[in-house]
Amino acid sequence: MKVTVVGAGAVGASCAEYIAIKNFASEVVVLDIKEGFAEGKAMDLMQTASLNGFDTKIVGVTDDYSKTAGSDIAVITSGIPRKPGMTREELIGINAGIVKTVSSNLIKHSPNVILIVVSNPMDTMAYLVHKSTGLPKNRIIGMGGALDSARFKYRLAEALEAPISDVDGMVIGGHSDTGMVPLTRHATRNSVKVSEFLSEDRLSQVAEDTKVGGATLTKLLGTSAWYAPGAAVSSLVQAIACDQKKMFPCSVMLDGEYGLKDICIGVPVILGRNGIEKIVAIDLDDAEKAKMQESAVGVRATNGLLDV
Ligand SMILES: NC(=O)c1ccc[n+]([C@@H]2O[C@H](COP(=O)([O-])OP(=O)(O)OC[C@H]3O[C@@H](n4cnc5c(N)ncnc54)[C@H](O)[C@@H]3O)[C@@H](O)[C@H]2O)c1
Ligand SMILES: O=C(O)C[C@H](O)C(=O)O
Repeated sequence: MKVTVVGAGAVGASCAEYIAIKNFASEVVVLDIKEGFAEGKAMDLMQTASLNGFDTKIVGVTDDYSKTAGSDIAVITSGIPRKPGMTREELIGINAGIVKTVSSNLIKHSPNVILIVVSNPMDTMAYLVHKSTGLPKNRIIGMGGALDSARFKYRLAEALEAPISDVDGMVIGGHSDTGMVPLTRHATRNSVKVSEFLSEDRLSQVAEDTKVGGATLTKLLGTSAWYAPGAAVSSLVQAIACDQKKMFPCSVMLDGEYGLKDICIGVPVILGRNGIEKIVAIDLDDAEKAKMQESAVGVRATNGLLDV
């Protein structure tokens, strides 16, 4: 199993590290445009192999796509991150061109690759990859919901004063400060609805803290987060590589599901060796449906800025 990670920055390196530590891939190629940067990150990571006990070979390259040839899965993290006070949508001007070029280069050398899009604004970048490459929709996956759901579980556990392993929950909708839809009504602690333990106000606070999870970290760090994003991407890569048939919310092209068409937005999917193996329909109430539609309006507005 060969995996390419484009972008050796904070998220790309974290993602390569988690993939290697989980030890399911034979090779991870890390590619960056900055001379020597990916080579340096790969060498540093390889020097953790004997300490962390993995056999995955990590190779760094400067803009040489021939080294990515035959990749089964490729992750696109290339592009600029936001700074405090910015929205993800403000990154579109620079990141759209980068994501378009990178995806085309990847496909030239790995025609059967499954692409995982991470660069922001992620739902719109996934949409751009669909429009510019024409790859079948099972092979283009936007990563956002897996991270947002991990943050939701963190906030739920905090509110419940419970271990995170007791908690389950999911965030669907757009990966934006206002567009996320944390499914508080469906969240559970050991199969018991969290509304049995938390007041409506506390649950609303959990949902709001989840939605601004990325902005909160950006304010603290001066740039956006990388550990949880890298871990979330590595979980999607593992689900595909190991044909796990696991369910994650991912940004995928919809064709009528959830009442939406011609848009990439976060919905639950089953991930396996073919990429997106199924879009899962869940029973949303009227309020949840309305939030999902509102979220789609926001994603469409950003898509409208693309030149496709
Ligand atoms: N979807 C998500 O959940 C999520 C989570 C975290 C970050 N992100 C996004 O991921 C992106 C990367 O974030 P980061 O913190 O790693 O940024 P970073 O600046 O640390 O790394 C980005 C890397 O991309 C490289 N790059 C730029 N243009 C390139 C090109 N054409 N080809 C190859 N490499 C190129 C840069 O040299 C840099 O090393 C940002 O857009 C950020 O907003 C998304
Ligand atoms: O917040 C960001 O800009 C980066 C990423 O989308 C995140 O949620 O951490």
